[in-house]
Amino acid sequence: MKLAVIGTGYVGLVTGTCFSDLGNDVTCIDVNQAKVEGLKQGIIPIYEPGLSELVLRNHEEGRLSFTTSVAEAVPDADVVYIAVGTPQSDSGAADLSAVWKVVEDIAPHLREDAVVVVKSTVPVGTNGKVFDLLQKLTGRECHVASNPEFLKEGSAIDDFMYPDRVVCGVRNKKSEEILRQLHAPLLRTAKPILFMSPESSELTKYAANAMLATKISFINEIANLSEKVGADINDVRIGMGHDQRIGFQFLFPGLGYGGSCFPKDVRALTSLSETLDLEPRIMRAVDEVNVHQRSSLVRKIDAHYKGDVAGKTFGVWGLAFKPKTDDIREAPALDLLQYLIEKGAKIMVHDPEAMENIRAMFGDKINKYCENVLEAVEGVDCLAINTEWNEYRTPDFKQLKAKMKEAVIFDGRNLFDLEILEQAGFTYYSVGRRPVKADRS
Ligand SMILES: NC(=O)c1ccc[n+]([C@@H]2O[C@H](COP(=O)([O-])OP(=O)(O)OC[C@H]3O[C@@H](n4cnc5c(N)ncnc54)[C@H](O)[C@@H]3O)[C@@H](O)[C@H]2O)c1
Ligand SMILES: O=c1ccn([C@@H]2O[C@H](COP(=O)(O)OP(=O)(O)O[C@H]3O[C@H](CO)[C@@H](O)[C@H](O)[C@H]3O)[C@@H](O)[C@H]2O)c(=O)[nH]1
Repeated sequence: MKLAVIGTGYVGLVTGTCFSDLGNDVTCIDVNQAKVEGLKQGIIPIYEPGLSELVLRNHEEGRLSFTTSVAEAVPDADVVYIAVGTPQSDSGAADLSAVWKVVEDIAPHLREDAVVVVKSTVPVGTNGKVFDLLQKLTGRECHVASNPEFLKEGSAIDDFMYPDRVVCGVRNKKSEEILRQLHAPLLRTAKPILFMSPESSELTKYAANAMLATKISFINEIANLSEKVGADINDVRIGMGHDQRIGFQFLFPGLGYGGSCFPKDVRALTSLSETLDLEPRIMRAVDEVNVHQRSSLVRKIDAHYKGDVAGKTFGVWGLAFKPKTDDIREAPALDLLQYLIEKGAKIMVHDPEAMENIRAMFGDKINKYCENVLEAVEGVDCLAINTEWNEYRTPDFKQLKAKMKEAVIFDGRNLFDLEILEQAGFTYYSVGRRPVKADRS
């Protein structure tokens, strides 16, 4: 099939690339000229494991191309995917301005039998509005479907290629057939493609994210309780997870959920419910717990230093909102860096992929951007950990202690064993577990 995929961000680029890898002829379109020029030359604008190789191969083999011009790609397309951003607006609702812009741009170029598929995460009812707007602009009933995306950054290619399920919201057989055909190669392992109304499909996406966010806020609340009552959240988590009705996934306590999806999607769902005169009590609580949790590392640092961190040097490991991505949108590290900068601390940071994004935001307010992990702890008063990259998990604690001025670690991801840190002579604060206090600190 011929596909036009509009928006070449984390979702659009992965979607376009994976569909091209499955043998389709795909053109990816973006308004960002620099991004498109880069992609044409094989420069991938984001870090996502496996993506670069896949883009280059499919581009070289002629199945994947890039343009800024809707007029170039849409007239030939059997399917037009909309994968532009839908960020949070000031009111908390999703900002759909990019979606409306795309609909206006594509309307004059759409083939009569083309199927327009909304992949962006959009509030319930948006698909119907896209259908109405296209009808107004083209003077005919267009094929408009919903096909929300469930990929996670850091494992986006695998999530796309081996989905747990594909959800499609359709209003006619034509859209159903096209989407079934397009996804057939992804569903050979008997994973389902589910057809439903566009409204149900749109709500499925928000409900799934909200459920996952709820699990995270729940475990963070229990973690905070664990700290107060002398329990260990790791034991509690494992004890709970063995109950098959509960399971282990998305029950890791930490610094609250970040990224470009959960925070905005929980708020968009809250906002949608409020506009319909409902009381989204669970969603409000999930958000409130998360906002509180995001400052948990800062509160521990503040308590340890009694509010006085001015002039102290902090090593910071992990800046991305999660491992295996360069994405810093809503990353808990941003809150920590902001606090340290305001308080006049010195900061040395390390992240395998996200340092350039942090440099663009903080510049020389950060004292040193370190190329390797140990450089970031040279002579520091303490180490703070925001992201659970694998390379942080098994340091040589003797070497670490020798490099640090003071052996103090604030760990937002529970990377280390309490007994090992105790024996190594560290003061160690983690999440939902007892603090370890070294004798001399
Ligand atoms: N990032 C994820 O992990 C993820 C996963 C599932 C769903 N989603 C949803 O998918 C959508 C896209 O998310 P993302 O993370 O890829 O966003 P992104 O910000 O990384 O990318 C959006 C892209 O759209 C482009 N764009 C904006 N307006 C345009 C226009 N009028 N024409 C052409 N291009 C335009 C931007 O230049 C940008 O490159 C959002 O609705 C998001 O909620 C994201
Ligand atoms: O047990 C856990 C799992 C995750 N997180 C945090 O939750 C956030 C989101 O993580 P994750 O879900 O792995 O990454 P995303 O790329 O944001 O993916 C989510 O958001 C996407 C956008 O809608 C959806 O497509 C995915 O299904 C959904 O998992 C991150 O800050 C994680 O640190 C935890 O704190 N504890």
